[in-house]
Amino acid sequence: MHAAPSPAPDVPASVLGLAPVIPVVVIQDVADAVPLARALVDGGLPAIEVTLRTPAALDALAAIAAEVPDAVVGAGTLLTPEQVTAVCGAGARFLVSPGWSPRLLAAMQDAGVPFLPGVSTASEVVTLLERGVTEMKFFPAEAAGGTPYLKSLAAPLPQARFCPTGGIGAASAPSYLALPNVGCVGGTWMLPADALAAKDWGRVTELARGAAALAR
Ligand SMILES: O=C(O)C(=O)C[C@H](O)[C@H](O)COP(=O)(O)O
Repeated sequence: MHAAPSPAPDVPASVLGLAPVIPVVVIQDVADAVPLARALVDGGLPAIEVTLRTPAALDALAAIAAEVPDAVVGAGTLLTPEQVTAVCGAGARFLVSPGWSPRLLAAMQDAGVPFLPGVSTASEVVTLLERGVTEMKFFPAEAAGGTPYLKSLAAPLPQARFCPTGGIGAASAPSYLALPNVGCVGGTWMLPADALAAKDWGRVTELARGAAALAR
């Protein structure tokens, strides 16, 4: 009898278990990727979502994967199966999308790393549960109904668990994290535009530390 193949040690079992707060980063200059990721890790936020919103994103992801071993780097803003293949090649250890389609979901399910398809309605949650997916991104969290909406979903759909993202800040994050169906929250509040423009990595670390301290 053959032993079952064990998963690679660096593949996380779930995105929601990585950290209470996932910084969502938009990297314009690939040279910023490694110092930015180190600043977040130093502040206690090791799970980092690099959005595919800039031409530098794929190289930034690869640089973090190669040079910041304490980071768990994932890819966000995924819209196509081709992007899923590209980010996995660059070293992404988790996948996030703002919304989902059957085609995109199939690619994420085949990728061999955990993933969070984006949802904002009860019907999408039911459809994903039907397909065996229980962890999702709730996006855009504040605009789609915030904590009252997630509380309402928890009663009929307790098996679904979420990473709410979109419009969340240090003040609102704790009320999301207190919900039973929330595993972590995503956001950009620890990465203010002026700090990034000034490459003020010390400030990023300080804000990340504050975000990490919001954990239950
Ligand atoms: O890029 C994506 O795939 C997205 O889904 C959007 C991001 O999650 C939000 O832009 C988060 O940004 P804040 O609202 O500033 O927290």
